Amino acid sequence: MLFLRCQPRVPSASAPPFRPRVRVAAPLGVRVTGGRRGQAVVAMASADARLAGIASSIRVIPDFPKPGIMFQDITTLLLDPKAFRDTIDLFVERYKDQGITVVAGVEARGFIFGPPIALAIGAKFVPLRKPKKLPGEVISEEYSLEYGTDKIEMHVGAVQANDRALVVDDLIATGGTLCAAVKLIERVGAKVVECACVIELPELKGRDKLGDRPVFVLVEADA
Ligand SMILES: O=P(O)(O)OC[C@H]1O[C@H](OP(=O)(O)OP(=O)(O)O)[C@H](O)[C@@H]1O
Ligand SMILES: Nc1ncnc2[nH]cnc12
Repeated sequence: MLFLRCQPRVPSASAPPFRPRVRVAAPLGVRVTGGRRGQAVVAMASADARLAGIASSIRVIPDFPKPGIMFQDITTLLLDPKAFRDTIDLFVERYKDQGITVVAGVEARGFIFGPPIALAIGAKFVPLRKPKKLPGEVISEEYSLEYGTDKIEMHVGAVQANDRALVVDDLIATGGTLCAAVKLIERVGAKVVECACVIELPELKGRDKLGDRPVFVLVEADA
């Protein structure tokens, strides 16, 4: 079998020296094992050529926002119009025929990827915001993070019981944020069809928190 081993390039001249360790996730649930730690290992037959460009456009900043965190910086992906478009297109291709009526984006970085997906698939967009930002009546969920605790809120009435939801964020780490987002949507009786992220940190086992709700990611990175 052929394998693609992806050693991403440094995305911009202004990037600080670091060893980027973002790799392409095996798409559509096909995961191929056997690679050395930190290397991309994806069966060529199942890999979309766009994923390598997306992976290499993400900058990794060590020790941000605190020592020990390898911060996955998607702002460099946004500087690369092809990588940004490919990211949106891959999600749209997956979700356009799934009867999704609402895309819920998690503040802040879910607000970047969620709205273009919602527009392209003809769904409404609902922002899930940090506390005290939404002016109307809200429901809230608390959660813990890789580096702290937080809370997200959703406007009452924004999601209806008969909605089919896609939850979008840039990254799943411990899964606390996505889990809180899913709980908000399920509390009003709607169905969460899937959670979609650009990046997963598999070592942090965020999927475990989400039980049997499916999570779709484009690339994986070391925590
Ligand atoms: O899986 P988890 O451990 O919950 O972590 C993932 C969350 O952490 C980051 O957001 P952050 O809380 O840093 O907020 P920000 O997007 O406003 O910077 C990221 O954008 C996800 O929302
Ligand atoms: N390592 C990480 N990089 C970027 N965002 C994050 N959110 C939680 N962990 C993160």
